[in-house]
Amino acid sequence: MTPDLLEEGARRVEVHAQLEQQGRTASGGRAAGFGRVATPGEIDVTHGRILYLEDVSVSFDGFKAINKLSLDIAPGELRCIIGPNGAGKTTMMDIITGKTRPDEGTVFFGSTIDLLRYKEAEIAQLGIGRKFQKPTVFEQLTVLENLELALKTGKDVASSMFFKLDSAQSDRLAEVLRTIHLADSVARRAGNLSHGQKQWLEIGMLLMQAPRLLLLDEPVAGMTDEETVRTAELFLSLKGKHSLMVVEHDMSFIKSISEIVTVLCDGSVLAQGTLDQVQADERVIEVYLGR
Ligand SMILES: Nc1ncnc2c1ncn2[C@@H]1O[C@H](COP(=O)(O)OP(=O)(O)OP(=O)(O)O)[C@@H](O)[C@H]1O
Repeated sequence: MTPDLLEEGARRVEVHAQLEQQGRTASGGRAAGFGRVATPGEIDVTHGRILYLEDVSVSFDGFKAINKLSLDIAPGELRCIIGPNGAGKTTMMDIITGKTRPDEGTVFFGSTIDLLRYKEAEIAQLGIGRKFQKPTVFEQLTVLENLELALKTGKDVASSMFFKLDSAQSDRLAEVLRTIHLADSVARRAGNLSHGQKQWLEIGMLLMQAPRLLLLDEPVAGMTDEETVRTAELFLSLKGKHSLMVVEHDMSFIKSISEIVTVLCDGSVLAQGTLDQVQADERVIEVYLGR
C-alpha cells in the first residue's frame, strides 16, 4: 500500500458522495447518457462487459502510442495482454486507471461509468485495482499489518494501528490470507518475504479493497519457477470473482492461465484469440520476430 493509495482511500467516502450527487443531478454532455452511476459502488454489467474501450488514441509529442484501440473484457474474465516492447500495454493501463488522458475515444467501466470523467484516485475507489511490476509493500510491517492497512483508509499509519476490523473485514482478511498463500506467515515482516511472496502480499492488499477489476503488470517478472506456478494458481482462483487483465511477457505463464489473449502492437489490437491461435498468426509472428 503506497501513501498514494492511502490518500486515495481517504477520499473514498467523498467520491461516493459525489457519485451519488451526479447520479441525481447530471444532465447534458457526457453525463446525460453514460456517465451516470445509478447506485454508487455498483457496476452495471448487464451488457456483458466490465471494461470497454473504443477507438482510444493518445499521442506523445506527435507519436501515437495508442492508436484507435478497441477492446472489451467480460465480467469475471481473465484476459492476457501480450505484445512486443513499446506496443502500448502500459499506456493502455495508464489510460484505464486515469494516469494518462487519451486524446480521443471511449473508456467505460461497466456500461454506465465513463472512466474519462474520473481522476486516477477516484478510479481506484470505483473498484479498479492496479498492480505495478515492482512490489510496494511496507517492509517493516508484518503481513497482517500490511493487509489491515489496506482497509484502514483515511488514517495515517500510526493511528491506523489502533483501528479495529469489523467481522466482515476480518472474514475477508482470513480469506485473502488463504488466497495469497500467506496464512502461515501473518506475523512475518514483509521485508523478510521472498520476491514472489511480496508480490502476492501486494495482490492481497488490493483484494482487501474488493476490486471488481484487477490490472496486473508483469506479475511474474523476477519470480522463481515455483512462485510462477503458484501465481498461476492464484490468478485462476481469482477469475470469476474478479475480472483480471494481465500483461506479461512470460509465454509459459500465459499458457498456463490464458483463455483469450489479446496481442497489442503499435498501440492497437493486432490479433486476439487463444494463445495457440495468436501464436500461429503470421502478423504476430512477424512483429515478434521482426521480419
Ligand atoms: N510519457 C511518455 N512520453 C513519451 N513517449 C511515451 C510515454 N509513455 C509511453 N511512451 C511511448 O509509447 C510507446 C508505448 O509505450 P508502453 O510503455 O505503453 O509500451 P509497452 O507495450 O508497455 O512496452 P514494454 O513491454 O516494453 O513495457 C513507446 O514507444 C514509449 O516510448
